[in-house]
Amino acid sequence: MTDSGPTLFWHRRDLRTVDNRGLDAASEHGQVIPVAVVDPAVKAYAGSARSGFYYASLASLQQTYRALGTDLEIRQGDPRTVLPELAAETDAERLVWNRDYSKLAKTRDEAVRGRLPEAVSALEISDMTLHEPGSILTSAGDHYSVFSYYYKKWIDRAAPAPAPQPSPDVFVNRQAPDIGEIQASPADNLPLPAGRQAARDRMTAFLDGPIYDYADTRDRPAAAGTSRLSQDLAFGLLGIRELRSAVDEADTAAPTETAMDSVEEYRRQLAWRDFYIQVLDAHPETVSENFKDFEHPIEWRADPEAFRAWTQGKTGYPIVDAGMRQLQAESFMHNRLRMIVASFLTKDLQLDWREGYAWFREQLLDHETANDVGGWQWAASTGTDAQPYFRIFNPMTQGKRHDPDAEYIKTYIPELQGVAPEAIHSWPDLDQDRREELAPDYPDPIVDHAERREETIEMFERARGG
Ligand SMILES: Cc1cc2nc3c(=O)[nH]c(=O)nc-3n(C[C@H](O)[C@H](O)[C@H](O)COP(=O)(O)OP(=O)(O)OC[C@H]3O[C@@H](n4cnc5c(N)ncnc54)[C@H](O)[C@@H]3O)c2cc1C
Repeated sequence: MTDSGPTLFWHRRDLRTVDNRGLDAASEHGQVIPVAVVDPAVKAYAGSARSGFYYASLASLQQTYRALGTDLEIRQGDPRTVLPELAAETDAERLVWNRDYSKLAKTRDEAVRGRLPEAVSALEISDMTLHEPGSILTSAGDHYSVFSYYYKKWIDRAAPAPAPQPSPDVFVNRQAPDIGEIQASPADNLPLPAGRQAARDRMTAFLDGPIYDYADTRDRPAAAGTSRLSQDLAFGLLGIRELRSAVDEADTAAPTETAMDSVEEYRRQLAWRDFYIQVLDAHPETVSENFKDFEHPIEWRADPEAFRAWTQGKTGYPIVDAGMRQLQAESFMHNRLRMIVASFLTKDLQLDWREGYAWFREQLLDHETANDVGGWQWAASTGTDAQPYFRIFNPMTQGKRHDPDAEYIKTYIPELQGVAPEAIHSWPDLDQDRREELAPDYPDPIVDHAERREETIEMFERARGG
C-alpha cells in the first residue's frame, strides 16, 4: 500500500465482493472506495422487473459493504460526469472497473477514461467471462464463429480460480447515503429474490441435485430443470469462476456416469455464454446488424398487430403463447421457449429479429446483450453459427416433443385448461367450430404455418440473391 490517494472501484454488472477480479486488483493499490452509478442511459432499456432487481441487488451490496466497515457510494447520473467529479472529491488516484463488451459500455468507458482528471489513472480488468474474449482464437488468429470448435478449446483450458474477497482493512472507513434516498427498493414485487445471498442459495439448490438430471430435464420446460442463474450471471451476483468451480466440485461428487454427463452439459451452456460474449466483443455492431452478409435486405414485414399478438401471447399457437405469457408473468422464459417464440416471430410472422430483441431486452430479468443478440440472430438465421434458414421450427411439433402432456402450456394458458394435449398440439389444424367448442376464449391461429414456412424460405433465398 504505497499510494496516498484512494482507489475508486466502480461496480457495474458485478454486484458482489467475492470472486470480483477488478475489486481484488483495486485492493492491491491501497485504500478502496466502492462506487456504483445508476445510469439513466442503461435504465432506459430496462422494464420494471429488471430495474427493481438491480436496485434490490445494489441495496444488498451496500449492506455487504457496511458489514465490512465501509459503504457503497451510490450516485445517479451519467458516469462520464459523475465519476470524474467523485474522483476529484475523494482525491482518488485511480479508477478501476471490470470490462464490459457491448458497444454502449465500451463507448461509455472510453469516454469516462478520457474525462478523468489527469492525476487519476484508469484500470480495466477482465472478469465477466471464464476465458477473456480474444484469448481463444482460430489458427488464423480470428475469434471463433462456430461454437463446437470454440468449445473444444474452451473445455480443454484450465479454469481460473475464483478471486478472493479483499480483506476488510483495504476499504476506506466511511459512510455514504443509503440507497433508499435514491430509490426505494421494491423487494416485495420481484419475480425472484435479489441480492448475493439469494443467488448463492439458487446456485447451491441447483448443484445439490438438479444438475445431475440436467441433460434429461433441460429441454422439458414443465420440469423446470435448469439452474435459473441467468440473472445472477447477468448482474454479476455470482462470479463465473466461483460458479465454474462449484460445478467442477459437483462433477467430482457425481454419483453416476449419467450424472457426470449432465454436469458436462451444464458446463457447455456456460461456454455458450463465453462464446457469445467473444462474438459481441469482436463484432459490437451485431447488436443492431445481421452478423451474416446478405446480398439484398431481408424483406421483413411491418405488422404491428401481429407483433402485439405475439407480445401478448395471443397468436393461437399454444406453445408460443405459453412462452410469451411466462415472460409476461415471470420476466423469464425457458430456453426452449425462447428458441420457439423467436423462430415464430421471425419465420412465421416474418418480423425483424430486432423487434423481438427489443421486447426481450425490456422484459427479461436476465437480459444480457451478448446472449440476447446471439439467441435472436441464431433463431433468425442471420447470426454466427445460426439455425439454417430452411430449417424452420414447426411450433406444433415443438410443443408435442417438449411439452407432450401440455403441462407447461396449461400453466400459462388457463383458457386451455380442460383441453386434451392432442387437441392443444394440433390447435391450428382443428376446424374453427371445434376450436370454438373446446376453448371459446382462446384465439384462432393468426397465420398458417405451412404457408408462411414456404414464403419464408423464398424470402431468405431472395435475400441471398438466389
Ligand atoms: C432468443 C433468445 C434470447 C436469449 N436471451 C438471453 C439473455 O438475454 N440473457 C441470457 O442470459 N440468456 C439468454 N438466452 C439464453 C438462454 O435462453 C438463457 O440463458 C437461459 O434460458 C437462462 O436460464 P437458466 O439460467 O435456467 O439456464 P441454464 O440452462 O441453467 O444455463 C446456465 C447458464 O448458461 C448460460 N446459457 C444457457 N444457455 C445459453 C445460451 N443459449 N446462450 C448463452 N448462454 C447460455 C446462461 O448464463 C445460463 O444462466 C437467450 C436465448 C434465446 C434463444
